[in-house]
Amino acid sequence: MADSHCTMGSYPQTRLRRLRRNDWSRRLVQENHLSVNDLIWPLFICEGSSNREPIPSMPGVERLAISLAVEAVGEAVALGIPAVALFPATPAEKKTPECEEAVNGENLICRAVRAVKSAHGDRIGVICDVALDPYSSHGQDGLIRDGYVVNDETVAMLCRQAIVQAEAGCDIIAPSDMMDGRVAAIRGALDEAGFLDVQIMAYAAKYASAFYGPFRDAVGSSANLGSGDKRTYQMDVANSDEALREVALDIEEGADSVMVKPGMPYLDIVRRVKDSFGVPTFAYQVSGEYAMLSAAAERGWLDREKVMLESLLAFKRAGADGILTYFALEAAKLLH
Ligand SMILES: NCC(=O)CCC(=O)O
Ligand SMILES: [Mg+2]
Repeated sequence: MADSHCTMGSYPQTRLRRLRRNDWSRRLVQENHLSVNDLIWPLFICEGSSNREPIPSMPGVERLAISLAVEAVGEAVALGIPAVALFPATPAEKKTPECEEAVNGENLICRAVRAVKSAHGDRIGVICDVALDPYSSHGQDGLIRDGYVVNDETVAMLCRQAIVQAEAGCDIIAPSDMMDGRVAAIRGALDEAGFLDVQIMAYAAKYASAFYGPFRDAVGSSANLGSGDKRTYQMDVANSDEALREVALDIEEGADSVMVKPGMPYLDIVRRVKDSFGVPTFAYQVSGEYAMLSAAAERGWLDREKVMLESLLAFKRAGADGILTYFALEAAKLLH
């Protein structure tokens, strides 16, 4: 134990419960704080003029038609949430092996970004994923050649995808594909197209996790992926040093901020990343984490509000600067 801890003294002179006795004192010595400024709200977008589709594996979360998403983002603006992340549920007939829809400037996500930015302007930041899984008939994040998700050809496509999203008004491009070298390539493409101020938030340490299941239901990619997995590009859940190498490369390639994903089971990684690099570090409390807390709360086994706020504060304690969470709107209301 560090010397500074030893000089604290010992019982009976030292009684740590003294500081915990009253609410005012507990508040005074609280080391970490959760605020609305820490929250990023992921939203699912669907086609249609006024559709609102519940997602059974994510109770309380819905896919929203663009017009309703614009209204929902308005609620986030009013609560002071700094950013939203928009995810498209691409209609099945637009998914193809070569993912052409990803680079269509009139696709669902680009139309959604235009509508949200035109309604809310710079009062809120808009984040878009860059990866091909919402558009692929095989459910993989990249292009497949001879049964393998190829890197460099995929990266070229991701650059085009980033450009159409930036043209639509996206503020932060978030590559979630885990191809090697994509951050540098996308930064180069954005700069060349004049998008010098569009940020890159790299899904730097993204694990091949089983906690993404409900998200794949939400964007309709579970059926496409079938029994496939993403272990040739997403990280092995057993690894921790490798996460630091991934983050180091993404920072070197020009990422403005980095992300660890999933969240709660990976707080050790968040801590290591923050301590090692000191860059803006985000964590994604993913769909499976939302689902498990929500399901237990629905059964009355957990107190929804309490576990929500506790889990979010735990991200702050681990060193995260912010959290992508499906609880964002609810948590923001509680924090006000
Ligand atoms: N690229 C975004 C995701 O894959 C989200 C995963 C989840 O919420 O489970
Ligand atoms: Mg990488």
